[in-house]
Amino acid sequence: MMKHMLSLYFIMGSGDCTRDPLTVLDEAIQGGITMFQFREKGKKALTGLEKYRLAEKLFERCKDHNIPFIVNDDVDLALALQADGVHVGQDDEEAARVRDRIGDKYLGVSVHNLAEVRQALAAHADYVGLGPIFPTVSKDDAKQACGLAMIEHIRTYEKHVPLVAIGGITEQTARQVIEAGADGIAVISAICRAEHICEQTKRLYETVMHAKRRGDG
Ligand SMILES: Cc1ncc(COP(=O)(O)OP(=O)(O)O)c(N)n1
Ligand SMILES: Cc1nc(C(=O)O)sc1CCOP(=O)(O)O
Ligand SMILES: [Mg+2]
Repeated sequence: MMKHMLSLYFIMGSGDCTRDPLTVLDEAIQGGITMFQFREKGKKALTGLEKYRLAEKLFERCKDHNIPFIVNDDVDLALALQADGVHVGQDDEEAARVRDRIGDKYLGVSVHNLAEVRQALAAHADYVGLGPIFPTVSKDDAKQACGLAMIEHIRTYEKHVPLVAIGGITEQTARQVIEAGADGIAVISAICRAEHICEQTKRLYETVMHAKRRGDG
């Protein structure tokens, strides 16, 4: 996997948006997101055909702009849409089984420690999502925040694993997250709750790219 794709990974479902999800995605794309995950969760989450139809529309937008489109949890939906990949957590369908089902599509796995990173790599994950780095308002069942030190710890022992950090990351903390060793940031609220989504996304993108360039030197 190209680590650049993880630079600014936008995650969203209808419940995260105060405006039309398609408009939100369009503005985020204009702002420079590098990857998108459709995560339709929560009390008012769409299901069945409604969920499929929304995913289909969001996927079209991503295709038009060459943004990889990843489906959260729902492997059947990813296969039905022929999406670019799937993201699963520790309590979802087992990563090795998902890999068998999706072939060479992207497989992302949520991790919280080094042991889980190694398990994910053994299951042939393309990248890991480590979090929550900071407390988050976007996931009811999130674990305790692990802090920047966990990124550094994992990077010390797994130098090459494509790693995106998630959980409570903002424009103010993005730089530290990259400096700690993440290849990118995955965010919901930093984009969905912004007043001006395109401008905010641009600032996040610039912050991440600036920190990455400094790290290359
Ligand atoms: C990039 C990324 N990292 C972590 C997660 C969290 O996945 P999971 O633990 O399965 O929780 P849900 O998102 O399914 O509630 C993620 N979605 N994306
Ligand atoms: C979807 C998700 N997964 C997490 C994990 O720790 O695995 S935290 C999280 C929510 C991220 O949203 P925000 O950017 O608003 O904090
Ligand atoms: Mg999950």
